[in-house]
Amino acid sequence: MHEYLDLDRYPLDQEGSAAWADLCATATAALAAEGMFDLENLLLPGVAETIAAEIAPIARTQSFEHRRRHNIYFRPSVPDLPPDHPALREVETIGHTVCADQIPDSTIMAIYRYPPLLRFLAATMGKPALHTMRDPLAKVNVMSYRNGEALNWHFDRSEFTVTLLLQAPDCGGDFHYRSNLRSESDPNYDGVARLLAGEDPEIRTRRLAPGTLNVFRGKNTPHRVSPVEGARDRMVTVFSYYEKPDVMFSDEERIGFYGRAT
Ligand SMILES: O=C(O)CCC(=O)C(=O)O
Ligand SMILES: [Fe+2]
Repeated sequence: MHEYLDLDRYPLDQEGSAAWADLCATATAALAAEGMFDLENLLLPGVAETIAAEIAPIARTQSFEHRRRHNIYFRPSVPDLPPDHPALREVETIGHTVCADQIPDSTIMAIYRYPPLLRFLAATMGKPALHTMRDPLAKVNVMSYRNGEALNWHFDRSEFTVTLLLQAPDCGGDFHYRSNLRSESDPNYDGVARLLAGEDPEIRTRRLAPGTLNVFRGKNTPHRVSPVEGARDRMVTVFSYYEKPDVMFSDEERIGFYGRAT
């Protein structure tokens, strides 16, 4: 992995060393304080560009165009809410997905499986271990957002999302999030409605550099990627890890996300 990852700056392969423990402690502290951490420029110079160039032809010609209207909860209804409640306002998401089975021998798949990365991520999340998925489509997705496309407001269904940005667009495609909007005990539907109406002044923006790994705790922190503007697509890899080994999606889930079961 030395040819792809900056293991001098991020000694993922030195588990047990003081440098590894420091890195882990810094990440854990950022997760607790901010709900996220970055490994900025984890990819060595030029590697994000090489991986993006490897995947771009597949993204251009064989990706699944995922276009859908959804609410922030990704659920058809919420038991506490009448269907016309403004917290259920629908938004539109459009993106293009390349699945793991379309890039089986790629560099990005090798990074996804790199055992020291899994052990490091598990440690930062306070979990005994993390496992790659068995699902041949879902384990790694490379999402491209073209001019005008966006990932709209949502709460994640998983506790953490792990992304690796491959290519930033010329304009737009920013990561917006709103901390402390809801908690396990307070769904704050009125606050959600204000956010969706564009009336929340506490939305924050992150602009990541390509080659940066980001771990985000998005279950209670609504977030979106704003519409991309210009000819350069935003390309981001989403790595799916689970505490249990061999997790698979159902056929229905695969059809819903990717338009195909196999
Ligand atoms: O594209 C990103 O930066 C965020 C991805 C995300 O929010 C998700 O996959 O749930
Ligand atoms: Fe998300």
